[in-house]
Amino acid sequence: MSIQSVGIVGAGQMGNGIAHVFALAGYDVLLNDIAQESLDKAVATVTKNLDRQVQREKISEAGKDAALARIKTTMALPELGQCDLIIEAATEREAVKDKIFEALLPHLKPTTILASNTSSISITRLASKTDRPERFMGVHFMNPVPVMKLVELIRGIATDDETYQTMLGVVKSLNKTAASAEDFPAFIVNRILVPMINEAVYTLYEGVGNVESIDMAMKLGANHPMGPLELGDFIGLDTCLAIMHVLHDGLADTKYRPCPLLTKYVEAGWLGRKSGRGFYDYRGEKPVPTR
Ligand SMILES: CC(=O)CC(=O)SCCNC(=O)CCNC(=O)[C@H](O)C(C)(C)COP(=O)(O)OP(=O)(O)OC[C@H]1O[C@@H](n2cnc3c(N)ncnc32)[C@H](O)[C@@H]1OP(=O)(O)O
Ligand SMILES: NC(=O)C1=CN([C@@H]2O[C@H](COP(=O)(O)OP(=O)(O)OC[C@H]3O[C@@H](n4cnc5c(N)ncnc54)[C@H](OP(=O)(O)O)[C@@H]3O)[C@@H](O)[C@H]2O)C=CC1
Repeated sequence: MSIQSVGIVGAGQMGNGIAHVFALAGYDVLLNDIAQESLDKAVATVTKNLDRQVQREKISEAGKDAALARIKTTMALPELGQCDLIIEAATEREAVKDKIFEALLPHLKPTTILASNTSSISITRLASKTDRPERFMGVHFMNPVPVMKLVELIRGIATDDETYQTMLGVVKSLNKTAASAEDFPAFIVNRILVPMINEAVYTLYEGVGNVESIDMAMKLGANHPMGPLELGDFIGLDTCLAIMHVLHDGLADTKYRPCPLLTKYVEAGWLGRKSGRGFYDYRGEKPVPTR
């Protein structure tokens, strides 16, 4: 099936990055959010990141302008109904995602493919509540989307081959590489990565190291581009905690128990970079550890 128009629900860190790469690859993008402020912020972020690509001579000024012209925004979810593909990239809460799909269903073309950018939630379960489980998939981009090469593709139990092949083609058209993952909690990347971040929080909680020493240890000792606590802040601590809950509930193994300190940070609203404070405080000139 040919895809030309893409609707994206949720204009946060992931939604803006997904809009960016689709627009740059020539797709028409319609970006939706519940807050006009989030839509405006997303367009400003895409503009800034496209400018950065122009400065580094990755794209031309004309390419940037054409990409920006392809991105439209709307707070009216039904307007996405005419898109060939809809990617849900809203907050990592199953009830939020269910409501979005429920509201979209009456407005969709019969051929529209539904996808979720969820980091961890069962694709089979999300799909089962729609009218098209065969045309529903997990399409999991990595953060920051314009930079990261990988997209995980997750088939639910009912996803048909045509949908999977279409999405493989879409990923290729974005100049990214697909990894297929089976539909089990948190798939491949987050099954491995987020327990590591959670373990780093335990390392902090138990006083084995402080924020700086833990991050420095993993950057210089394991060649990670970011320390695990810095990466948790970058992903969003609410998202990390939600993923740990999905792993803990879905695999029923205590090795996935979320660290109480991670829970405390989320309860405080210290969600990382996006809220201005997490394991680091980002409100000043440079990040300052909060422990
Ligand atoms: C939670 C989930 O469900 C799944 C996930 O996504 S898990 C998170 C996965 N992501 C990671 O692990 C990211 C780890 N961090 C990194 O790889 C790096 O720190 C980073 C790429 C984010 C930044 O790299 P850096 O070297 O510190 O910064 P910087 O030199 O500014 O950027 C490197 C390149 O990325 C580009 N870049 C960085 N952020 C960008 C953005 N948001 N948009 C566009 N380009 C961007 C820069 O322009 C630069 O490009 P060039 O190589 O052409 O010069
Ligand atoms: N952060 C990451 O590194 C990665 C995240 N993901 C996944 O991508 C998804 C989005 O994450 P991320 O972008 O980080 O989260 P953010 O918190 O940055 O963005 C979520 C956005 O969704 C909006 N939203 C909430 N409810 C609705 C709704 N009903 N309709 C439309 N928009 C809504 C939020 O609005 P408001 O702020 O007003 O609530 C917010 O703008 C999650 O499923 C996450 O697990 C996947 C890969 C990596």
